[in-house]
Amino acid sequence: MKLVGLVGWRGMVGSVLMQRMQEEGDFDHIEPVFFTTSNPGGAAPSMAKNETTLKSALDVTELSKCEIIISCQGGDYTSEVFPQLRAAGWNGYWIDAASTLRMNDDAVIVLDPVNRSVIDAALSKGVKNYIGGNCTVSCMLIGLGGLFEAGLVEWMTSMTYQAASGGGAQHMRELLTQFGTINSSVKSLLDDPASAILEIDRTVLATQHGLSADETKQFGVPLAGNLIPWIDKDLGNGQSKEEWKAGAETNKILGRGAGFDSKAIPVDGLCVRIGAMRCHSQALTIKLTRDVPLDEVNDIIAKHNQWVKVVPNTREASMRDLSPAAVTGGLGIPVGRLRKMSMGDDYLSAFTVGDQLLWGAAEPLRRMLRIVLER
Ligand SMILES: NC(=O)C1=CN([C@@H]2O[C@H](COP(=O)(O)OP(=O)(O)OC[C@H]3O[C@@H](n4cnc5c(N)ncnc54)[C@H](OP(=O)(O)O)[C@@H]3O)[C@@H](O)[C@H]2O)C=CC1
Ligand SMILES: N[C@@H](CC(=O)OP(=O)(O)O)C(=O)O
Repeated sequence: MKLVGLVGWRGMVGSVLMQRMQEEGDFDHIEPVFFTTSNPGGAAPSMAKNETTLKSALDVTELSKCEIIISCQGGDYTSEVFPQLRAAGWNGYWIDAASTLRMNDDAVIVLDPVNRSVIDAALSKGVKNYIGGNCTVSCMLIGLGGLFEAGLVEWMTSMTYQAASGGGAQHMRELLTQFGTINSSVKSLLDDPASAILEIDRTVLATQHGLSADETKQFGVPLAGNLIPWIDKDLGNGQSKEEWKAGAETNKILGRGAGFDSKAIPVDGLCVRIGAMRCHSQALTIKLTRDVPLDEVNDIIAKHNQWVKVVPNTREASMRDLSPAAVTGGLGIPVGRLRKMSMGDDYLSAFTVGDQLLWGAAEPLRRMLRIVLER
């Protein structure tokens, strides 16, 4: 059995990955070695087999013994350790959740239900670096892969509603703390059916403005009862890095180069953080390459893979099936609100939701592991 190093297994993405690997029996096919940056020598988790103590994730010699390494440890870790490993001559497979290596020429962004042919071609050429895509991009492509595959997307805008989990576990905790503080500030008013709504509203606003530095440490501003229309770095051209990833990563995943050549499909939009826990949603406007009847569009989307589910464009179905609360914890990617827009019959609207810790982070990694193991 192949020795597989697991780094970052106890973090948020790593924990979801471990859970999925257990559910799918992945540990039956590997000899796992668990690494840590904080607790070398400590006890490995229950999935360990022969190696039951944690190895140092900074120990290049120990890491080099693994034929495959999966890292969910973060971009700083990748930047520090990956070059050392390669410089030491390690030639194993590196599978990573962090964005650091995504756009490198010698790396493939993995999302096999969408780009298995790109992955297979890279494996045949000896490429050894396989990186999970941005969560919003991966969830969107599982949902709309059919339209891209059919060559129906001339361009697309993506307006996102991204959950707190995209920032990490501390961000999720902070969101709930903020909700709690706000609720406490109006509890007595809420308990009194005769209280004035405008007083409640004023108190909520004052509480949001008065949140302590501790309560806004992660987001910098209130997120509870609010939104933040900027995610990731400022690229200095009016675009956030998260928005740039939509075009760059979508095209790279589809094997259309880095997203800037003549084959690239323009994908752009605005990325917004909202107070959801772990599902990213997005409203899409798709300029079709030709006018395709809506029932055909529905069919093309639905048949692309086993996880996408077309939600009928009705009020009831949209409210029931097309929300973070409906989708969290599952691999299903619903796509709904499908209709031709008033701009013309070749303009399609869509809304999709995905668990950003599953298809957005952990799932493509464990599937890539299985692809490597099956070779
Ligand atoms: N958050 C997201 O939505 C997504 C994240 N990613 C990428 O995945 C990487 C990891 O993200 P994420 O999982 O959110 O990071 P976390 O902060 O949850 O975990 C990263 C590491 O922090 C250490 N750690 C310190 N304290 C704790 C604690 N109390 N509980 C658990 N771990 C702790 C662990 O390392 P150790 O065991 O060595 O101490 C852990 O592996 C990042 O590169 C990110 O870019 C990718 C897609 C989505
Ligand atoms: N940036 C995403 C989460 C993430 O980790 O993205 P990436 O893997 O592209 O760095 C968000 O905040 O919702």
